[in-house]
Amino acid sequence: MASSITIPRRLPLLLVKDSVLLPGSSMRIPVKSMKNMNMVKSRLLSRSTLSSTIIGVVPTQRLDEEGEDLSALHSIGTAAVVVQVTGTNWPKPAYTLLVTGLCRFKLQELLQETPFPVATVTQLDKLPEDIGDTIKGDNESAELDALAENFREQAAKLVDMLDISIPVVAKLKKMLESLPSQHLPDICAAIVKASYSEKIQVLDAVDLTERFKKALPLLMRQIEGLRLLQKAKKDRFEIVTRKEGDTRPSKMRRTFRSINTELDDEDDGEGDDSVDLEQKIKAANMPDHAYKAAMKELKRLKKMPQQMPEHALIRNYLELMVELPWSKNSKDALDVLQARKDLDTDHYGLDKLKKRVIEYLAVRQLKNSLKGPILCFVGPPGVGKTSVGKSIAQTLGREFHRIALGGICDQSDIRGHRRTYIGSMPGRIIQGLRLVGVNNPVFLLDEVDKLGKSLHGDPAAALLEVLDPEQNNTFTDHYLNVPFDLSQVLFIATANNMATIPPALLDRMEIIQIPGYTQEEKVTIALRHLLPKQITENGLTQEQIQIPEDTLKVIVAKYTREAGVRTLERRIGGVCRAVAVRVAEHASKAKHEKMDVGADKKQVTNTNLPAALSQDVSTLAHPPEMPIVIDETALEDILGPPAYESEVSQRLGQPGVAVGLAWTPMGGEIMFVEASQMDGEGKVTLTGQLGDVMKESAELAMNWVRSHAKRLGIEKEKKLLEKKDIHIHFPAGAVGKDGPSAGVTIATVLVSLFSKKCVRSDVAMTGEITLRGLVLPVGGIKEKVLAAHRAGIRRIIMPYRNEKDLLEIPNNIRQELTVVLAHTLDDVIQDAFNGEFTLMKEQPATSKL
Ligand SMILES: Nc1ncnc2c1ncn2[C@@H]1O[C@H](COP(=O)(O)OP(=O)(O)OP(=O)(O)O)[C@@H](O)[C@H]1O
Repeated sequence: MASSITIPRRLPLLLVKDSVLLPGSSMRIPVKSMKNMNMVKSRLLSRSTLSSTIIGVVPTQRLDEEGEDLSALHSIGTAAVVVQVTGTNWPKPAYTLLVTGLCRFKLQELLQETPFPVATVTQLDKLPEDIGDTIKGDNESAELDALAENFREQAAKLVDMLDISIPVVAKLKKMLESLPSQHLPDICAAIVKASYSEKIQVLDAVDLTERFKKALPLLMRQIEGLRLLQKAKKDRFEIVTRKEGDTRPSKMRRTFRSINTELDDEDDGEGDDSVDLEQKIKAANMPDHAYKAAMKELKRLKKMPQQMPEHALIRNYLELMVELPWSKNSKDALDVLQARKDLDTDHYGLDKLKKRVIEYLAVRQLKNSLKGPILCFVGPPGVGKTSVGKSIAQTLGREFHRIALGGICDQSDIRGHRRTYIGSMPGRIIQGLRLVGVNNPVFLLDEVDKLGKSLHGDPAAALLEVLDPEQNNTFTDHYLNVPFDLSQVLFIATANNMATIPPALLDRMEIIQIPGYTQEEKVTIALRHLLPKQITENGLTQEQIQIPEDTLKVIVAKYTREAGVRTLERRIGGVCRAVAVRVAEHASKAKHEKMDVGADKKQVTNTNLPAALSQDVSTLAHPPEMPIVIDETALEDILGPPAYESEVSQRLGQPGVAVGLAWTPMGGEIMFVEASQMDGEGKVTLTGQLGDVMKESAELAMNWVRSHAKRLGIEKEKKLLEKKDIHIHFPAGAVGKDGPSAGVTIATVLVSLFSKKCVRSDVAMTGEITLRGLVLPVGGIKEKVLAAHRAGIRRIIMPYRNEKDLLEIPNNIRQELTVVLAHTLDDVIQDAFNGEFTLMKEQPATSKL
């Protein structure tokens, strides 16, 4: 059959299971299988040309999830135009296509099967636009004429039996009147109730006479069925009407729906889906309030046509409801003894933290509940806060889920969006619960100190309810809109800086500080945990690489300067990777040599090996049993020259420089404070991004030095002070600094500058000062002392009232340090300059720890 308008020769195929699209009719097809999904994504969503919307809809009786099985494809399909694609991308892509059949085609050859099938096809009948000039030709036969006439009469009869007040019926009536006869059988077969095989027969009937013959009985059967049903309904309807008064239109509408669901093609497939959902809701074991809410939504879903955007929203909502672990939990394996063992095996050191965690778990074990304060681990990066959280989950036998809060500045991230918003989703807590699938996981709220705030509300406020054990059993996510009990969830929070945790949140948590590791602790952690982990991660074995403790010490001292162990782990990883290259190279070399044996007796040379590990080359050439040992030279070859050398004594060898100790969220740090003077008008310039408090400390120090110039023996300089500009600089100029604890250091630097005396080369200091020269206590002593020790400083001047903080410092470090406890600036100056200022009144209290 030739036609002037044709469909493309090659069509992408959409496979539909157990239903048949007939030309001229429309149908909604949910896209479920992988191949159909691929077709939608690459043909329909990414292109917008008209031809890309023409697809081949082919019935099949077998369609698995992947849509892999193409053997059951029917040989005749329907070319169709995709009128609409509806759907959502969240939580997983789900689309529904509204397609309208154009004409039949015969499958000729499958050109490709993946990612979606494409076939060459032969068009079997004409497109609707082409019908006008062929209608006469088709009606030539008298038999066909009579058949068509009869069919049209019957179709009109069917429509007359339906309630014309229903828009779809009115539309159908109009359509039947104007429809060319050729299309009647297809359209009528599409709207009447018929089985898959009956519809397939109509599809297969390429000859028009044959098609009328196949479709007519279906039409007659529908009319007869409808007549009987209407009679039965009418009887009942009369009784009901007598009882309730006239409710005819709505009753009729429902009658019509129940009789001929096929007329309303929105219901296609929907019925099954909602039954499925209903079963899932019943099986989800929800509490009453949630069950009621879910059933209410399901009812709305059933009444709603699929093309409404709200349909997808309600579906997603219900899918979330059924997937939430309302009453599913994992069995707790709370055993304090075992927990202690597990924590010790996973992490070295961290005694204070482990002790508190064990106490916490012990109370939970005795009380058999997890209500209690939320633990919050505060410490610099890389000290194991997150990984301790994971260990706790493991030892409890619970699921672990990490919620990164860094940068969140919208409260809907925690509590979800109301469902009225387009693209609304539940908050991270509910999403996390859906993911873990149990209602008693361990949730690690990472970086609570980095929560932001914006116009969209304060996420910290939303977290308050989550973290309050008294309230969180009725936590209501805006999206979910029914309370969910979070009381079984074990929340652990982590933060780098306590100062930026919102106060209300801080109040609900118990803070456990992790100050950072000493050099020795780092070496042990490296030996026991990081090295074995990196060896395995890089595909090596203990027989192939050996990093002795001395080398680890060098890595710790010269290649890292951090409170945690993350950089240390990276450095060890770097060494392991370099060795992995050697081992892999050797393996392939050995393979090639084996192949070349006899052919070319080349000597194994090391010319193509980098200088790195060159002394190991002999070992590498024959390394089967010999591990590659990394010593300091090999280390330098791999990691390059040391990143940190002790520069303290070098930089302190001139007047106007002193070492201060600072606390940062990354741990303690040493800070070289420098001052210089030049001709001017007595102006003081401060650089290095200082905060207001620090600027005030500098002013205080300056004034103290001025007022004590005589006692310090720098009164000659006093005059100079008025004619000189002073510049004080704090290095790491790009990093903002604030706080009062640099007071003593600034005063010392100024005294050194004016007296032209050098500060002792082995001392670092911290302490706030008052105008009268008293030294006040400061925070972060442990971190500061550890940082000074890391930098090789063995003498520390600190406020007298901070003496108690020294108890937190590990014994071995205390023994290596001399700590000078200062009451006043006099004490500081006395010690910093090794007693060179004789006018001091009191002697400082010095303790050798
Ligand atoms: N005491 C320890 N014993 C063994 N391994 C440790 C120890 N401390 C840290 N680690 C290891 O260091 C790495 C970094 O730790 P983790 O990610 O838990 O740091 P964090 O404190 O959470 O850092 P951040 O604040 O940046 O999130 C992990 O591989 C962890 O196993």
